[in-house]
Amino acid sequence: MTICRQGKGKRMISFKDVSKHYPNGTTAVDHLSLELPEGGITVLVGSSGCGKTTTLRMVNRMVEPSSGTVSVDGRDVLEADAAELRRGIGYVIQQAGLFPHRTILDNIATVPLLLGWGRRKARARAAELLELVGLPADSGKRYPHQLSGGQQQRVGVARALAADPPVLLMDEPFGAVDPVVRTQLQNELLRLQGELRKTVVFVTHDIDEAVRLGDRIAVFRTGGHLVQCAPPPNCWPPPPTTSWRASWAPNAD
Ligand SMILES: Nc1ncnc2c1ncn2[C@@H]1O[C@H](COP(=O)(O)OP(=O)(O)OP(=O)(O)O)[C@@H](O)[C@H]1O
Repeated sequence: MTICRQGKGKRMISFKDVSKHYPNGTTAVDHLSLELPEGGITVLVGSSGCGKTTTLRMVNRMVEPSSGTVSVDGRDVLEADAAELRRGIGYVIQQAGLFPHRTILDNIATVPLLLGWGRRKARARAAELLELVGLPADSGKRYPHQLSGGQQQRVGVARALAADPPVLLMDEPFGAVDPVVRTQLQNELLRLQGELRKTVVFVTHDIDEAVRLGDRIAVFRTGGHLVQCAPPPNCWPPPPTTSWRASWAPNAD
């Protein structure tokens, strides 16, 4: 079992000997112990089906562990009220997952409205977020289909940040856009993170994206095994022979 403790800060998210077995017999995550400090970007990387999404979703209890303990800010997620837990956790997915019949401003305001902020305050916050993620103010009146894929992803990030959650979960958020837009979105995320210092867990298949964004990189392999968790190498892009790049390779299983 690989145990990972990185960084000196407070442990915002902790996995203690966590396994997830699905009813069909699949072991998606196997005895995972991983501690993620506050205010950093941890990237979960690995080939398809190695348990990254399952790991991510155990943080906000969209998936419950079969054994072991997942804690956020020192509290076992299974003991928390699920709705309350999720209020403190932003969630961004591939293709943004925006509500098609709501304007961009209303999409971003979703969580503040659920929290009972009132329409005026929620919309003011949404307008602020629109600017923060680099979208023009007039895009707030449009509908998702009237924006490009990259713009929709920015809206997805803005929506996840709207209630100022300390934790942000990002599941392949830039996987569906072209490489140029992807680079722009990565830059935006790094800029935002410089300002906001959220605790970010970011899932990707793309090792170069992991190196670019991660303060630490957790490499998984099939069967939900954590192979390694470490800061990225100083050089970027890394030479193809670096050990963790080799351990990510699908044929390393
Ligand atoms: N609800 C489910 N029921 C049964 N098996 C599941 C379920 N969800 C995921 N799995 C299986 O668990 C394993 C891990 O899946 P998971 O989605 O966590 O992997 P992943 O690394 O995020 O994959 P990808 O990169 O392709 O999204 C896979 O074998 C998958 O088929």
